[in-house]
Amino acid sequence: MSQAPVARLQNVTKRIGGRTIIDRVSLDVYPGEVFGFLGPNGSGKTTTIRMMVGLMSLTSGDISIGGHSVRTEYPRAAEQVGAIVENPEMYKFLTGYQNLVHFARMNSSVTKERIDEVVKLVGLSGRIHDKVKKYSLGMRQRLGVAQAVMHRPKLLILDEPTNGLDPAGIRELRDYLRQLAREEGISVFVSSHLLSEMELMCDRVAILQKGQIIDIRSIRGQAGEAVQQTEEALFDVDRPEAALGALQGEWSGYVADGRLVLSADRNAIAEANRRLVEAGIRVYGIRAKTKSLEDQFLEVTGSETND
Ligand SMILES: Nc1ncnc2c1ncn2[C@@H]1O[C@H](COP(=O)(O)OP(=O)(O)OP(=O)(O)O)[C@@H](O)[C@H]1O
Repeated sequence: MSQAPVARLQNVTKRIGGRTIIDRVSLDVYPGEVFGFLGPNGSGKTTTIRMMVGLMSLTSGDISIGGHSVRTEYPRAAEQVGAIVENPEMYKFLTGYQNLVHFARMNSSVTKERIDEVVKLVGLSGRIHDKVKKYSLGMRQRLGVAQAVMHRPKLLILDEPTNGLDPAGIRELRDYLRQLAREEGISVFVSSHLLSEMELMCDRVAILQKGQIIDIRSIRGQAGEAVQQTEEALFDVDRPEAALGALQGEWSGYVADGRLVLSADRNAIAEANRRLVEAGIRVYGIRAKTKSLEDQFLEVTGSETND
């Protein structure tokens, strides 16, 4: 991506009591993307987020937000961030709206019009005058996000926002985060230990294990479509052995249960199909077996947690 990153972590390291909790973590978050920070319990997600929002100092390395270092220009970096770390503090006996007005008093740039705008952005217009104690978890979450983006930050940081939400709630969260990205140009940095949730929400995901980034990958392409990570393709053909022979040398494959099995991504499947047809093989069907992010995650991390 050619745009300047909204957040840049460079060799971020945190040592506590002689133990390295975060070890040279580097990543960039770009404008408008939903970036997932995925790792098992105890891998260091919350510690990293605390450093990003200035709740904890760095041992070495640097974090810049909107081009400002949290080490040397903290107030300017902090202006660019909205965050929900731990549970959002809301007054349950007040309405959602009264809560927002209360928090807006702490920031002179937030007008009444802006409050109305953020309420609409998170889809709370119909219920904003209800007391918070009547809100579902998902609605409290929305109110927390509304509060966090009132001052128009460039980056919204959410620590485990999907905790307790059902799959429909997670999709809704994704939808309004996307809306925020589109309408306000906000980038979102979101942590989770659950892959299935990250797959629903994020454009890219960094995988953290024992304080180190072990992988960063795209889940969605630029147009928002899911990136296909095909592992294998099964070709139903009239002469599987001949088909394998026709592709020999360029694809790795084998014949099983009368079918030709190839290791291939989407483009390679299309190309292999063309070759087979050219070689006079009849292709009755092709089935692509995609590897889920979960399979990939377990491959790189194993299934154990870090604690
Ligand atoms: N202040 C501290 N002093 C000592 N160790 C700490 C401190 N804060 C965190 N740790 C340790 O650092 C590691 C990472 O903790 P952290 O809370 O960042 O992980 P996490 O990925 O957010 O996990 P979880 O999802 O369980 O919160 C853990 O082993 C934790 O025990």
